[in-house]
Amino acid sequence: MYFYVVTIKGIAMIKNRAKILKDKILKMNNIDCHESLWTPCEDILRNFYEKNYAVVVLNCRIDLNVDHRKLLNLWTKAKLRITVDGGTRRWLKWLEAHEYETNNTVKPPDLITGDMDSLPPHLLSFFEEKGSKVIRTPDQNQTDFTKALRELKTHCEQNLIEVDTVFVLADTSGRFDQIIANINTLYKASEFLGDKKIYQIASNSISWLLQAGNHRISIPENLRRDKEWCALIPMGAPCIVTTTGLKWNLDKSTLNFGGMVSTSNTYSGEPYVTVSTDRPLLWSMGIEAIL
Ligand SMILES: Cc1ncc(C[n+]2csc(CCOP(=O)(O)OP(=O)(O)O)c2C)c(N)n1
Ligand SMILES: O=c1ccn([C@@H]2O[C@H](COP(=O)(O)O)[C@@H](O)[C@H]2O)c(=O)[nH]1
Repeated sequence: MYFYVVTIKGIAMIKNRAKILKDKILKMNNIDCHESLWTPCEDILRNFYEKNYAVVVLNCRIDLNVDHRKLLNLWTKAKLRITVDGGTRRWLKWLEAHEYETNNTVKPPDLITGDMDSLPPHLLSFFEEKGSKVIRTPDQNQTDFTKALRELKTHCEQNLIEVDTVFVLADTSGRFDQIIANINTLYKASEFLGDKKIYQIASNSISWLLQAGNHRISIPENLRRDKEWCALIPMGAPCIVTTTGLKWNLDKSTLNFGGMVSTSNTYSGEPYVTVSTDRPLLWSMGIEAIL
């Protein structure tokens, strides 16, 4: 036990030293240390190899416009795989549609969470027999997605799994209440997931929440043209926003519903978009050209 505690302390110290060194190097190169860097398109293009990430499958259409091997790779390389209630059946159907064997070849979900009102019991037993851990989350004051992210945190802590990014398969078609609730989950999750990056991947777009502060979003070359779309959506409250790298930049401008919401924006051709915001702000971008 003593050895275990000392080891954990040692790892924390090394991490802290590495962070101080990284901040020093960034400062020397005139890069803002307090800027969050977002590179999800590179993650997709590099087949998700370089990240400590979890994948979460919600109960919506899995209709990603991507080579099915890439999506399977996202699943296989994850440090943690979670299917949420009816998302379990969606995942199974997707595997069957692409002729993947659930017997030996494809890993089962590590966790199946939810109130289990949309998952037939025989499918739950099917995966339980393959080793999936079932966590029932009956609370009807939070969505199954929010509860799944809480379980993700607990599971990672209990099993010493390092995850800094969460890719969520969350299509933006179908039930409007769920589309909005899923965005609300992004707002809530920062309370308990801290600075883990949570990306919602839909069939042809990717969206995430920019917290108050400064952000740098990497734009791959084949998206840097003005027929691609991106958006800054002040879902929670009005935001005062400054940007660079967009065709329609903002300069301490207020975005709010009933006023200006930056949709159908596009890029100016630079490799990064920078965003400064005083409040959490949803960023969304089309990714069809890189899939
Ligand atoms: C003010 C208020 N409105 C609505 C609800 C109902 N409600 C909110 S989250 C939730 C659970 C939703 O479960 P989930 O599996 O995420 O979605 P489902 O597909 O079952 O609708 C429920 C019932 C509530 N508890 N409080
Ligand atoms: O139309 C939908 C339905 C559901 N979701 C998301 O999936 C989870 C689980 O849903 P269940 O219906 O309980 O299986 C839910 O919390 C939503 O996040 C969705 O996005 N769209």
